[in-house]
Amino acid sequence: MGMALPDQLTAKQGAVAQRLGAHVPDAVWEPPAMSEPLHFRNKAKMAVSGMAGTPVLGLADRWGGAVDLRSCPLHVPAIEEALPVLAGFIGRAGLEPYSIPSRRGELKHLLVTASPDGDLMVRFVLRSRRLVGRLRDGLAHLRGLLPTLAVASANIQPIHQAILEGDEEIVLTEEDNLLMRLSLPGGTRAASGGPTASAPRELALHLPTRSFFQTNTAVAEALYATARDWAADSPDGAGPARRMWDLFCGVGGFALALAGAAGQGGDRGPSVLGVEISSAAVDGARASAALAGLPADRVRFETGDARVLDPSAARELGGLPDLLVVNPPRRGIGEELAGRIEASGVARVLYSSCNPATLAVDLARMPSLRVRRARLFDMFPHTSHAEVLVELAR
Ligand SMILES: C[S@@+](CC[C@H](N)C(=O)[O-])C[C@H]1O[C@@H](n2cnc3c(N)ncnc32)[C@H](O)[C@@H]1O
Repeated sequence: MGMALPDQLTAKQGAVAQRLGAHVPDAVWEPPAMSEPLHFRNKAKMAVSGMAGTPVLGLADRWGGAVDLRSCPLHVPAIEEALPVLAGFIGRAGLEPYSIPSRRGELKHLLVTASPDGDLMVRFVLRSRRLVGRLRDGLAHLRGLLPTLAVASANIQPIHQAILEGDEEIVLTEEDNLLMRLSLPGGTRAASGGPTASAPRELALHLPTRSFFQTNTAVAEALYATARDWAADSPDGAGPARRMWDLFCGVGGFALALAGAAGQGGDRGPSVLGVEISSAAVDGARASAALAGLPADRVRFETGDARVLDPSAARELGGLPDLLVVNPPRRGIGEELAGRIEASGVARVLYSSCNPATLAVDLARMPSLRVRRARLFDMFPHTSHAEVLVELAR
C-alpha cells in the first residue's frame, strides 16, 4: 500500500467521521480497534481457473486472465498452508476448473474458512453434481494431507454468472459446521464513569456452511466485546439491558456475547431474541446457545425478515426490548425498519454497520435517537471499507 497501517487507519477514521458528519459528534468517538496488518483474514474466496494439474487460485476474469493469490499474506496461516495442498488435491482428483470464456469445466470456487483453533471448512463450488463422487472418493486422502479439515462440502452453482455460491450444499463430512471459538477481551472503561465488570470470555459459535461470519476474527472479538460492554452500561444508570433483540443476527455473535455477559451471581440474565433470514445461520446460533448452556426460554433465535419487525407491537415476542442490536448487510436497515424503531419506545440501539454511507442515511431516519458512543473497527485493513459501531440513546 505504501502507507503504514496506523496511517491508513487515521485516514479511514477521518473519512468515516466526515461521512457520518453531525450525526456523530467528534467527542463521542472512542479509539478505533486496530487489526493486525497481515494474516487476519479467516476466509479465502478463491476463483479457480487454469488446468486441473496446474490450477490458479485467486482472481479470474471473463477473458481468461487470472492472478494466483494462494500466497496472499492477508490470510491466516492455516489457510496459507492449506491452499497449496488443496491445489494439489484438485489435480489428483481431476477437478477440472471452470473456464469463464469457454464455459467448460466444473470447479468454480474454493471457499476456505479457518477457525481460531486452525480447523478448516473447505467448500468446493461446482457447476454441477457431476464430480461430487470424485470429491467423496478423494476425501480420505485429503484428510490425510490436511488433518485439520473439519468440514468439507460441495456447493452447486449452475449459473454462468459471477455469483460466489449456489443454493445447494452437499456436506461430505460428518461435521456440517465449524466451531469458531472466539476469545472476547475483558471490559473497557464505561462512558458513565464506573468500571465495567466483564472478564475475558470464550464465545463459541457454530458456523454452518452457508452462513455469514465476520472475516477478521480478532477485530470481530473486539466488536462483540465492545457491544457487550456498552450494553452493560446504560446512560441513565438503570443498569444493564434486560430484554434485547439482535436483528440480522447471523450465527448469533452479538446475541450470545450479550446474553452470556450478564446472569452471574444468581441473576438469571437478560432475555435475548435473535432474528435472521438464513435458517442455516439460525440453526448454528441455536446450537451455540445450547453449547453455552443458555436456556431456550431466555435466549431464542428465529428465522425471519428483520425488516418487517415492529419493536413496539411485538407482544408475542416478549414485549418492547430495552436494547436493540442491528447489524444489517451493506444496504442498511432501510426506511421501514428505521421508521418503526424511531416510532417505538426502544430506549437504546446498538447499530453495527459495514457501510458508513447507509448508516448515515439510517441515522437521519431516526432523529429521536442520538449517538452516544461510536467506534471504528478496522475489519477490512488495506481497503477503504470500515465497520462502525454506534450506540444510540433516545
Ligand atoms: C453483516 S451480517 C451480520 C451477522 C451477525 N450479526 C454477525 O455478527 O455475524 C448480516 C446478516 O443479515 C442477514 N440478513 C440479510 N437480510 C436479512 C433480513 N431481511 N432479515 C434478517 N436477516 C437478514 C444475513 O443473512 C446476514 O447473516
